[in-house]
Amino acid sequence: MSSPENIPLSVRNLTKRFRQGDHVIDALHGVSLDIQRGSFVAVMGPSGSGKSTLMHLMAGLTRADEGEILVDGQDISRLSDGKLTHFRREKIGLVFQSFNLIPTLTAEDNITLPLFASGRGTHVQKSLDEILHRLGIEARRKHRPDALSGGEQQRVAIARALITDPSIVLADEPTGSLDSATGRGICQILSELCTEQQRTIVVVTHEPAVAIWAKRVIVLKDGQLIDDFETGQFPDALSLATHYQNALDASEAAV
Ligand SMILES: Nc1ncnc2c1ncn2[C@@H]1O[C@H](COP(=O)(O)OP(=O)(O)OP(=O)(O)O)[C@@H](O)[C@H]1O
Repeated sequence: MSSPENIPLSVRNLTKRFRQGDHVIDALHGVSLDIQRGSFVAVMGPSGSGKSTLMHLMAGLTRADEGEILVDGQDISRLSDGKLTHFRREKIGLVFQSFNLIPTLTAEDNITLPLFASGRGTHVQKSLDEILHRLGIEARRKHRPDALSGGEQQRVAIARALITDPSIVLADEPTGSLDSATGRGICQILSELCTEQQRTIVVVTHEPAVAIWAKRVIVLKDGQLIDDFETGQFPDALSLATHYQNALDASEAAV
């Protein structure tokens, strides 16, 4: 049954256009989807297909031209800028390819920053210690980002995303700057956030080796949703990649 309890994230007929001079780009065109609570969803698609645009809209970082974005049943596209910022701090954890850590702050100060930004800076120690332990970076807590490996920096970024205890984590190419073994470690963490903590995870990725960790894959092409499939049917990333490529080819042939 579809309700905010089991569908924390839902988009309806989402359209986003960008203007470049006289030229209008349809970055997303009429995209609709429901994402189940506690699921791990990968968004795939060729470069320029609208993946990051979808993620930014779901995070409330940009506004749609048309359509609705329902987070726990609330249409965030109708919120004022102030309420949208508050909503994002409460509900969403964001992880980016380039980590986006503040270079002058230690790992733990980077992680706790969102709590201070949202006025919840007191009594952080317990949740900070738990998250540092969960992500295996306790020994690195006093280090600045330039003294951390790429994988450690991304763990710090995930810890920062989790410190406000968001029910939804959105990650844009979280392994894109990492080698494949380190990237697997990050995928494992994201996967466990679903299975152990029932968080809802949406990951934008080009890589079948990342998408295979998800339960479900959504494929975008030219701003439209062209495929939506479960990964359980695939024994490995190669067979998922083949299915994905076939979906792209079929949509090409249909044009
Ligand atoms: N701020 C912007 N101004 C103008 N055009 C934009 C802007 N952001 C995105 N676009 C365009 O919208 C389309 C979708 O971009 P988007 O970044 O969502 O794609 P993507 O699938 O995430 O691509 P990639 O995999 O290369 O990151 C592209 O044609 C892109 O050039």
